Amino acid sequence: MKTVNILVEALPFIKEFHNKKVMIKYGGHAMIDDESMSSTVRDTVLLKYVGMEPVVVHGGGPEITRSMNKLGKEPKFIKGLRVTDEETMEIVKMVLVGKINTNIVSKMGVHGGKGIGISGKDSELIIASKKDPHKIKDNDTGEEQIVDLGLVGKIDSINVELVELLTENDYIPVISPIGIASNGNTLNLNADTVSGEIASEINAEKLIILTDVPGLLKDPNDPNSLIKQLKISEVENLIEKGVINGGMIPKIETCVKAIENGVESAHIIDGRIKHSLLLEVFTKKGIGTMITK
Ligand SMILES: Nc1ncnc2c1ncn2[C@@H]1O[C@H](COP(=O)(O)OP(=O)(O)O)[C@@H](O)[C@H]1O
Ligand SMILES: CC(=O)N[C@@H](CCC(=O)OP(=O)(O)O)C(=O)O
Repeated sequence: MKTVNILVEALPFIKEFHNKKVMIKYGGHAMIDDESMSSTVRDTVLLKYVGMEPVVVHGGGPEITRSMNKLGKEPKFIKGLRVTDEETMEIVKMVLVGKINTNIVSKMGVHGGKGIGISGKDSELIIASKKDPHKIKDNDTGEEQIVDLGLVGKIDSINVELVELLTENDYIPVISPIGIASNGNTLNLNADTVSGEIASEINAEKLIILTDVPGLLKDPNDPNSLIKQLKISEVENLIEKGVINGGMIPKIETCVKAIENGVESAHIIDGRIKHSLLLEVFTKKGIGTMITK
């Protein structure tokens, strides 16, 4: 009986999202092991089979950090973005494009989905330019300093046609967050930012960010302090008060921008929970933090 109820509860959502694009950002912190990745990929394939058009942007920050450590390099982040020198860029490419992307695509095949792995460099999917050195304020001392993140890019344009060509032909694009500069160089991009920009350009209905916390927390150290719903007008105050920190900054900024650009809702959910993606899409209650206009 319970199973039947679940199916009945899902029906309105299956109807509502039929033929709609859903952007799934699969964060590195949500990739806890091979089995959980397989489960998330299977759920993504399921979304496709019930009529949605999923597009995946994956991260892999923790795996990049592990590879850097193995090679004796010290990772450094400023406001959630990795300082990237040439050697780090090589590691980023190897881990994201060579390892994580191919792994997700293989699993899609196993579960009957037509996954196709591309990076921002394929057919100029993501044209980017180097982020200029900029001023930041130290939260503790209040002092301003100029930082140069190295080979980190800001997005200039997205080749929407390529993504649409793939989704229209029933492929599930799996996108690595690197960009191509006008001189052909590779730039490191934050995966949250990439997912939001692409979601806006393809007019996605939803942006779902899978990470390793229950959602946006009032107190980052207390998993029970989940903020279930948030309007974009409330975000600035939370950033000023220091509630939103580190890796959560690019996530929230991404959600706000995507909604301002027409994405209906953005969700930050715990990708470590089995089937969190399905719970978000197919249940009334949803899961995690929902951000809307
Ligand atoms: N208010 C907050 N609520 C939840 N998480 C927060 C908050 N502020 C900072 N964080 C941090 O953001 C992290 C998620 O971002 P990140 O590490 O970049 O994950 P991912 O690899 O999934 O992109 C959490 O693990 C948490 O440490
Ligand atoms: C510029 C920048 O910080 N790029 C990220 C790209 C990967 C990423 O964003 O991975 P998650 O989604 O797992 O955090 C990095 O080097 O870690």
